This record gives sequence, structure tokens and C-alpha cells, in this order.
Amino acid sequence: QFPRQCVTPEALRSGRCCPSLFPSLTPDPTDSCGASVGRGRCAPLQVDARPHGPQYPHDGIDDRELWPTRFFNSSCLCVGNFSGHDCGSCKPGWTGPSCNLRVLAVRRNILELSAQERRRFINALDMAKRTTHPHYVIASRRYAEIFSPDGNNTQFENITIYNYFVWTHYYSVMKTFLGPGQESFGGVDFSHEGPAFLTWHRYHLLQLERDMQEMLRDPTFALPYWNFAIGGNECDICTDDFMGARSNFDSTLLSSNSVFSQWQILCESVEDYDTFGTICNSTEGGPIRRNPAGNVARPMVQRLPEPQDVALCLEVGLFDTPPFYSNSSESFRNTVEGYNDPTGKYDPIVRSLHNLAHLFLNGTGGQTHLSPNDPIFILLHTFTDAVFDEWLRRHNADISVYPLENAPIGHNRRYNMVPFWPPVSNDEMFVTAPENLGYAYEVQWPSRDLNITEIITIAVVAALVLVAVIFAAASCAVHRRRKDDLHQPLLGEQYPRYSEEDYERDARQSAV
Ligand SMILES: O=C1C=c2cc(C(=O)O)[nH]c2=CC1=O
Ligand SMILES: [Cu+2]
Repeated sequence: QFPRQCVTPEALRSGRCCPSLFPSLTPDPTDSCGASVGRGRCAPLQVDARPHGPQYPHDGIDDRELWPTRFFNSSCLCVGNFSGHDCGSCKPGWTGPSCNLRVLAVRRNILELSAQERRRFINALDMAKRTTHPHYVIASRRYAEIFSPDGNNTQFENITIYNYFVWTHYYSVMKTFLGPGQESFGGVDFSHEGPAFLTWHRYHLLQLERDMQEMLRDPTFALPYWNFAIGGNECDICTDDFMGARSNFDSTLLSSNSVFSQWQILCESVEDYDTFGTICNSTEGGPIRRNPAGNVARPMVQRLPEPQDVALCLEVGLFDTPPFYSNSSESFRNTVEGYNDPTGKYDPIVRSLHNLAHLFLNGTGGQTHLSPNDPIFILLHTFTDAVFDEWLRRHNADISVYPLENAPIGHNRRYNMVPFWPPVSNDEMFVTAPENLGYAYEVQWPSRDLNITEIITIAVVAALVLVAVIFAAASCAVHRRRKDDLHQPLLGEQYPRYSEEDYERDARQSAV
């Protein structure tokens, strides 16, 4: 969550987190944020102080309120295409030493990667699981306990790139500690059950993708996606070629042929954290558990979403609706998140789309505080993000549809997403990805089946058209007949003309 240079007791006390871009070359502390090379400067950070919804009734007791001001009041403000905690990197979509070269990462269906591409992705994940994050460290205590008793040390830890991805998710969903002996408050979630669900998870993935690009020294590296909307009760990516088959020995574990069976998970001891007011740290524990479609106690989550569900949710026209929470109806966000049925109607027992995919995994990937430990999380969320991007494009969405205030804490438009650094607010992720964020999805979207009203409407219209055609044909026929009649030779012409000679002859005869 914070750059390694910023967690010294001095930096933390100063409230400034503006690291030098060339720490070894320029020990001068005033040269922060690459200021000497025109990349940025240190500036007071902006926070959202607008009112949030009633779900979180406390004030001043959670380190995540007004993020990140409990820890810092200044951060690097980078110029142009420069970006990052020290302005040493480029904005998404840009690369090169001067950040003036365009780059696009194409996120593809994992089932469509070549065997080589697939192996490369899995190896890269395994490398990220073992490589210490080059820039960020994590707090292993709440701010109240972050300094050692003598004040000479702080409680931050190194963490690997992948575990940082797991930890940031945990930190965003953990309960609020209210004090020893008191039950922690669970009505708080900075990344789910509100409009920020889509923007938060978008940034979460982008951060991992960029960390992996840096690790691999490949700015085109892209996370793939899993189209989980395939219906049925089979997990098609749960094989040893992809994310790991089921173990033959324990149906809730992964096969030893998969490297993921060796992964150890983080943030297992939630009861301890919530009881003692500690927080998840970088210590790894047990293995990933996964038992797709195996939740016999909850038959509703024994199947995956249907392709139609995606087509339907893309038609929900409003981004989010009051109270901007998990009970919002007719909200695209609540529909794709999975608290509404796929047409957008709220029903407390429904679990669809993203939520259903999580719960289907039935194990590590189905518990909010643990879910990113199962790498399927990445693929499940890139697909959810692809649906979000498609919705933004189809509805030509403008930021005005994103609530400025009264969303649950963390979810207002200008709130800085917890616990990312440097500060990044929800609105910065409410943009189409290829044009603004340097990545694009290659997806074939299902077209929607017709519903009963549409079938009836089409049938009625077709019947009316048929009747009209028959009527038109009949009247044409009648018309033609009439016209033909008119064109018949005149009466006199049907018979020999009664000429003057005839008249004279008849006159002569009658005279006789
Ligand atoms: O990891 C997650 C687990 C979830 C469970 C639900 C649910 O609807 O009960 N939703 C979830 C989201 C997650 O991210
Ligand atoms: Cu999540």
C-alpha cells in the first residue's frame, strides 16, 4: 500500500510520501517525484469529504476513512504521461523512457491462448507469487499501533507481488475494529456492494498487470479472462493445463500436477484479526481449496451463470441506483456484481454473474477476505471488467451517472480507492479501457434471446403485415379486374359499327 521509502518513522511523521526518483544519485530530499527532470512534484493530496451512506455509522475510528489521510497528506503529482509513486513510471497505455510511446495490452480468453502462451502466463503468476514487490510494503498493524513502543520503528512488511494483490483486497473488505472486547463492525466494504465494485476491481487488476509487466519487462503482457457464463456445473478451466484439476485424494484440494497446489494462502486468520485488532500480514498458511459445484447445502450455487445472463445485464440502462448498495434494483452494477437477477431486479436470495462465479468455486475463491488467493480470481474479474467495459461503450456512459455522494463509504465518485497508493479515485477508472487505460478485451458477446413479450410483439406485427399483404393483394386483384373491364372494347365496338350506310339502308327498308 505504501512505497518502501515512505514507511520510516520520519517519513510517516512528516505526512509526506514523495520519494526521490533517483535516491542513490540525489540524496537531496527536496528532489522528490522526479522534479529535477520535470516528471512531477510533491503536492497536497485530494480527498473526498462528501457524505457517505448510512451503512457505516462511525467516525474517525477506521484508518480507511478519508483514505489515505490517516497516513499521509502529500503525494507525488506527476506531469503528462508520467505516473507512479515517484513519477518513475508511465500512465497506463504509455511506455518508453519518456513515456511517449503508445502500448496496448490485449486481454484474451484463456481457452484461446496457445499452449506456449498459457504456460508463460502460469509461470508468470508463479513468479509473481515468489517475487518481492519492488516498491510497496504493507502495514501489519492499524495506525494506532504502527510505531514500535520506542518510536524508532514502524510495523510494515515486505510482501510478494501476488500476495500484495491478495492483501489489498483483504484490507479493503476487513471489518472495523471498535476496541478490545468489542465485536468488530462488519457493515463496511470499500470494494463490494456499491458503485466502486467495478472501478475498484478494475484498478486492482490493472495494478497487478502493471506489476507483472515490470517483473517480466514486457509492457504488452496482458491478463487473460475466463468466460464463466457457460452454464452447467463444469469448471472448464479447472484442469492441470489451466488453473489446476481437482486432487484425486481430497476433492477440495488441487491436483499435485498443478503448480497452484503448492501455493500457500494469506489472510486465513480473520477471527484473530477481528478479535485482537490485528491485520493480515505477509505470513502464508494452508493450501488453496476449491470444490467447484460442490456446495450441496446451497444448490443455487452449484451451476455457473448462463451466456444469456451476460446479454441481459448489458441491457440494464442505469449504472447504479439509490441506495447504491447491495439492495439496489435496476442497477447495472448490482446486476453484474450478482445481487440482482440478470434483468436487474433485486431479490435477496438471488446470486448471479460475478457473485455466482465466486460461490460456485466453493472454497478459497468464494470467501471475500480470501478470494484472490485462488488465481481464478484474476480470470473471473477480468471477465467482469470486460462486461463493465462493454457496458460503458454500449451506453456511451458519462461520469455524471456515477454518484458523487451518499454511496456507502469508499464508493463516492471522488473517494480514493482503499488501500491503493498513489491516491486514485473511482472516477479515474470510469472510462473506456482501450482509449484511456492501455488495455482492451477480445470478446465475442452473446446476443440476447427474445423474451415472451418480444415474441408476442413480433408475432402480432408479422400477422398484421401478413393481413396487410393479403388485403393489398386482394384489392390489387379487384382493381386490376376493374381496370381490365374499363379497357374492354366499348359496347359499339363489340358489334359491327352502326354506320351511316346502315342507317340509310334501314331507313330505306322502313320506307318500303
Ligand atoms: O470473494 C467473494 C466471495 C463472495 C461471496 C459473495 C456472495 O454473494 O455471497 N459475493 C462474493 C464476492 C467475492 O468477491
Ligand atoms: Cu472482490
